[in-house]
Formats: sequence, structure tokens, C-alpha cells
Amino acid sequence: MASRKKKLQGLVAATITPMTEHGEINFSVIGQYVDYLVEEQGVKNIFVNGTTGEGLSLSVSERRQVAEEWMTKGRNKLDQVVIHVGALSLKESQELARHAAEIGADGIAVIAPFFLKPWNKDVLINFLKEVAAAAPALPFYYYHIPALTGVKIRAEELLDGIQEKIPTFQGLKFSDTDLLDFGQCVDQNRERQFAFLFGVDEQLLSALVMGATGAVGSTYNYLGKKTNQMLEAFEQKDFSSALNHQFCIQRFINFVLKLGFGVSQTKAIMTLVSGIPMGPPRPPLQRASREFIDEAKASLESLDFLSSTDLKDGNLESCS
Ligand SMILES: CC(=O)N[C@@H]([C@@H](O)[C@H](O)[C@H](O)CO)[C@@H](O)CC(=O)C(=O)O
Repeated sequence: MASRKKKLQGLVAATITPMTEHGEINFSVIGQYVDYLVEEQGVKNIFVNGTTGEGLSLSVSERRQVAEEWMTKGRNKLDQVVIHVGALSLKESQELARHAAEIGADGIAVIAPFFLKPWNKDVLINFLKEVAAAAPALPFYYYHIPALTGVKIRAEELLDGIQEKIPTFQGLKFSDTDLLDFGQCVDQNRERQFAFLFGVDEQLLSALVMGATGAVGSTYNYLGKKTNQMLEAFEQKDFSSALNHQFCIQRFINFVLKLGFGVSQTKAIMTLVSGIPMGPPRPPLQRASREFIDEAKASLESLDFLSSTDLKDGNLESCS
């Protein structure tokens, strides 16, 4: 049985994996990164080796080392560390799940295998069950991200009876815009103490209305403080302020989405805002262009998320 931790709530930063200019993992900045999230952004939960962390572009050995470093540097500073252990190979996924348990992680998450794909709910559940069983004391989260995995099995369907199959199941990380599916996941599981973690940052307010208990996302690395203001307004039932915060965040995300936004751009923005060098992404991704960085910077300034003096652009060269 999974150890019942405090339910994962609030913002969870989908961490970036910092890299050197030569494409190796830059472990040396992870301590500074933890402090930045906690002290500057008010974010105390992290999701490691996910999409933003380029988990599927790292070797198993690198994924283990990254997870260990976040655990070590986050000790006594972070509330919860969830490690994404999804992989195409069940064996690798199980190895990573066992490793997450050994290093004391607070939970594991798994995406659907996306090359030889599960074709229905039962097949997917069987895969997830085998991974979860490798870490029987760890809370298990299903990471639903159909646009990237191509596995379109509805989360609502998957959750139906899931705890009987996976006793450690503790929640859903829902990275999709289908709010009908998300709402039904919440509605049909009201008596269960699942965590419903929404993963589309620009739509978080709508998901909070639907019953999201928290959120995992890339923008909480650098817009955590702003998003926390929205969560507080929502909590206090000040819906007008909450909406203003969400619109503000949307203006920025909408702007960068139109320029072309993904993991590479997240690395560049985080470098710009935090001053911590995140380095280039790993191929096939390409680093963000100079034009993107300049436009994103202007947008952040114009939206007053950060005064220009807050922007620590000493590391801009490494992103250009
Ligand atoms: C497709 C994608 O990367 N989605 C992001 C969002 O945070 C996304 O960057 C944001 O909503 C902007 O569109 C997260 O859901 C990903 C995530 O949580 C992760 O890195 O595992």
C-alpha cells in the first residue's frame, strides 16, 4: 500500500533539466534552482524528468542522476518531489520506479508508452500496473498527455476502477485541453481522495472551477509567484481578481505560443528570468532563437510580470 502522504496540492513546477553548452547535464545549478523556486516563486513541489525536463531524451543513467540531485538539493526545502518514470521499455520504467523509491521520492508518474501503443484501457492499465508494482510504497500518478503520446484513451475511462487494479494510484496529471474529460474525472471520483493536477497552465482557472486540486506546468518555474496570486484569489472567492491574473498569464502564453513555444523556449525564458543558465535543449530540439528571446523579454516587461531590473540577463548569450 502506498504511504499516504499529504495530498499533492498547489503548484508543482515541471522542472527543466539544466545542460551545459556541450549538452551534458549541468548538475551544478540544481541547488540554486531549488532555492529560486522556493524563495522567488513560492513553489515547493516539483515534477522531475517530465516533458519539460526532457526525461525521454535522457538515458536511464542520466534520469537516475537527475532524480538523485533534485532529491539531495531539495531535502528540507521542497515539500514533494514526484519523479516521472515513464519509458517505452517496461523494464526501464520499473528500474526507474524502484530507484525513485530507493531515493525517497514522494511519488512516481508514468505516461502511456507511445511507440508500440496500448490500444485500449485494459492494455494501458496493465502496463501502468506493472510499473506501479515496482514501487509498491510510492503514490502513483498517471500522466495524461495525449497530444504528445498519441494515446487518446480518455482519462475518465482510465480512472474508472483504477484503484482496484493499481492500489497505489493517487492521482492524475492531466495535460490536455479537454475540460469535459477532466471535469468527469473529478465528478466521478468525488469520494476518492485523488489529486487532480492540471497541466495546461493557460487554462488553470477553468480547471480550478472543475475541481483541480493542483497544477503541474512549465510556466510555474518563472510565473509561479503570479500563478500563486491567482490561486489565492480563487481560494478567497475573489473570482474577478483570479480572472485578471489568468488573463494576464494567458496574454503572455498566447504571445509566446504564436511565436512557437516548447521546451527549448522554456529553457531560454527561465534563463532570462532566473539568471540560472539552463543551457540548450538536447537534439532533436534546437535552442530558442535570439528573436524569440528578445520578444519574450519585451512581452514579460510589457505585461509587468517583471520590471526590467528583475530580468537578470547576464546569461543571455547561452540561450541565443
Ligand atoms: C505540452 C507541455 O509541455 N505542457 C506543459 C505546460 O506547462 C505548457 O508548457 C503550458 O501550459 C504552456 O502551453 C506541461 O503540461 C508539461 C509538464 O507538466 C511536464 O513537463 O511534464
